[in-house]
Amino acid sequence: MADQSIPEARTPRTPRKGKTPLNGKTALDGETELDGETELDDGVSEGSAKGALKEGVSRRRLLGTAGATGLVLGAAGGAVGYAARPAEATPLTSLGADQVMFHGKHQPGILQGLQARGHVIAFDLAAGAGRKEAAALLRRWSQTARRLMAGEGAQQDDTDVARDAGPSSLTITFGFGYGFFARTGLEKQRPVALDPLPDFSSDQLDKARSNGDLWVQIGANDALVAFHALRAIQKDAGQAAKVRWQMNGFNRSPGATAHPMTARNLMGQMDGTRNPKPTEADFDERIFVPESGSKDPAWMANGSYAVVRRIRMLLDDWEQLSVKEQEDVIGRRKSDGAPLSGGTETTEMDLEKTDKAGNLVVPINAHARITRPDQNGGAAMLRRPFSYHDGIDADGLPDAGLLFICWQADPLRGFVTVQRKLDRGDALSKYVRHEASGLFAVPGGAAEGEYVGQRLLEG
Ligand SMILES: C=CC1=C(C)c2cc3[nH]c(cc4nc(cc5[nH]c(cc1n2)c(C)c5CCC(=O)O)C(CCC(=O)O)=C4C)c(C)c3C=C
Ligand SMILES: [Fe+2]
Repeated sequence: MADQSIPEARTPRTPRKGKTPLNGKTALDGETELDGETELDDGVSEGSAKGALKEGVSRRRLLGTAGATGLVLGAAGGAVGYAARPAEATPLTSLGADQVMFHGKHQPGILQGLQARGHVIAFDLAAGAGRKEAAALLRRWSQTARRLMAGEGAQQDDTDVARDAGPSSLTITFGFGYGFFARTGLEKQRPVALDPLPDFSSDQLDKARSNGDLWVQIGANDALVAFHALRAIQKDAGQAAKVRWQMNGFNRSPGATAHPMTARNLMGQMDGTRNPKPTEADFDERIFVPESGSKDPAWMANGSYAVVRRIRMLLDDWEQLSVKEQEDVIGRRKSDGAPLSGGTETTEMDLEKTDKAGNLVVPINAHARITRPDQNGGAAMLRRPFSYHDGIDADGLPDAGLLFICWQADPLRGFVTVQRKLDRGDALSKYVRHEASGLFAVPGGAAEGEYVGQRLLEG
């Protein structure tokens, strides 16, 4: 099992939703501190099991049998009272209770485990909107993100879509695209790393669904909570920015399997096994812009660059392959993600191993072989994707695939290096099509009282 998550989520005592008056205010929106943020429970949540543990339901009972039957989950829910007594001020005991902090060194939505539901949306600044309007927008968006991530309603005109739900690990992440800087007169602050990605021979990109001045990534473990956030972010944009494109994605729901495990994509593979781990010594330098000593502008300290690719999977073709052929394309076993050279999912892949006939057991063009950092001058990225399914196209084929989102300190050293290699001969490329692309500078997290991007917009 490869653990993909960093437990930053915490569990508030009670859900706060809708238009209930605030007990206090915060510096960001001109009100004082919320009681919920200062009265958080001490423990760090590990997902839906945490609340149940607090109520006396054992982890073994919840996790050990959850995959086998919804009945047991229902019984657990009844036992802890959440489902049975929603009207009382009973603590949330499911994944709804998990909360990710808005303020921090890095923006939320990079280090957290995969969420069940995701939306990505790109905006272009409206004609006539410049730095002042952009600053006001980022201030509004940050305030909304902070409130919604705490399980509160939007400041104004809340839609009630997420009423009754807890924060559900909602994260909202903001980034700037190449065009933003000219529109706001901030060209001198544009990072070199934001220079447009090179063309790749396999690209079939739709320009209308690529790039954008501003980018927002929303993730949550509840579909209504995620949609609620998407609507609020869109409404906050007001006259300042108009939507350029928007995409929706999903992952397996936490608790759907008997124990936490690496997610599967729509090709059925375990995807994410070899992601860099925060415990690794070089993790930070690979994923985040350092506070000093890099060529990036100062406002990008503790930030990261997101590459977003809508990669369609040609599933009808893929599903024609035998499992053995599918495994040769990736270089890993489909059932458990173990390398074809043997062992378990986490065993190091032996690139030199041959079979009795002298053939490499991990084929020379296998995706997991050629994407390895040691085959690409150390290039690494943190992959944090969503699957997508946008219905059936006119030919009767599923319009489905991967909203591939990867994070790195330097996209030239990360994504571009690896994608160039894939372009030259990845066994997987016959079965995928890159249809849209974006590159965004995602600044570090906002400190208490700050909004995201303030150091750029007011620096
Ligand atoms: C340019 C970067 C990458 C693209 C684009 C990409 C697309 C893509 N990948 C899969 C499925 C798997 N990828 C796996 C590993 C893997 N992929 C990349 C990069 C890109 N993938 C990297 C850097 C790695 C890890 C390499 C390593 O460190 O060893 C795997 C194996 C399991 C795993 O480690 O995650 C699978 C499976 C799909 C389906 C896809 C496009 C749709
Ligand atoms: Fe990959």
